[in-house]
Amino acid sequence: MPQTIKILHFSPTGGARRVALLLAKGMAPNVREYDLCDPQAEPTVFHPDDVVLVAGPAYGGRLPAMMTGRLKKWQGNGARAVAAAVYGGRAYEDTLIELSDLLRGQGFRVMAAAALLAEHSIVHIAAGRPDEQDARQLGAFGRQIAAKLDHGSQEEPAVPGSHPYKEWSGMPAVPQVSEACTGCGLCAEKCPARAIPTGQPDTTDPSRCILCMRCVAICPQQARALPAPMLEALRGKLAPFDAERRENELFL
Ligand SMILES: Cc1cc2nc3c(=O)[nH]c(=O)nc-3n(C[C@H](O)[C@H](O)[C@H](O)COP(=O)(O)O)c2cc1C
Repeated sequence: MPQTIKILHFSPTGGARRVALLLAKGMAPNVREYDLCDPQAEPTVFHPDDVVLVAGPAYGGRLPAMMTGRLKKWQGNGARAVAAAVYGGRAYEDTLIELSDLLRGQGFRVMAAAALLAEHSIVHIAAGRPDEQDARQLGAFGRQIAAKLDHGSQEEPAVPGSHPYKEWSGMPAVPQVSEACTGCGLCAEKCPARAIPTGQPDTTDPSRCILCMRCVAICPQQARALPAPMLEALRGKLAPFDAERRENELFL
């Protein structure tokens, strides 16, 4: 194994990044991160000796279209990849197969794949995930992946999912802004979609917003939130998925 795992993530509220770091910890002593949420990130051509962990969230059982679009500018160039789909306790459906297919299309060799849990960034089911139990399990997954790579295996794992992928066209809403907004502009600066105008941070451009929840999560005044009726309806719909603990899965 190399001394460094390269992690390429799209992680608006940090869940996918957290689980990727836990997985990488079992694989190598050092990590180097590349941030697909940053619209300015310079796409890289990886080296055939690189091991790249690519992590992104499930949005409606698919990879976020913004992540797909950005990832298509990066080149695997024969590097070995680990695909990680991170989901909030409902289901990951076609997220992992879509990510694996995409990575192959970009010239990576997908040597391992994982479907991993993180707190749901909208309704907060799977609350507190990844927790200590996840941390131990992800460390063990990382060591299993490293052992496979050390053995020089070229076998690529089969991953769950279907072709054609399920349809998902997003949710028809944007966060609302309350009077608590001080206009500090942090949300505008950090929005991965550039959907919040710098001069008018109390607004959101619905044609750009992907409802990634970053602005809601980072607002120092908690001034941003989804419309209450939508949130209530989603909470009701997703509550049954919180009834039992879902487990992380590794495909080697
Ligand atoms: C727009 C949107 C759609 C989502 N769809 C799903 C889903 O289909 N299944 C699921 O289990 N979690 C879903 N989630 C939860 C995220 O996959 C989960 O919280 C993930 O950890 C978010 O990644 P991040 O914290 O790196 O932003 C969704 C979250 C958002 C914002």
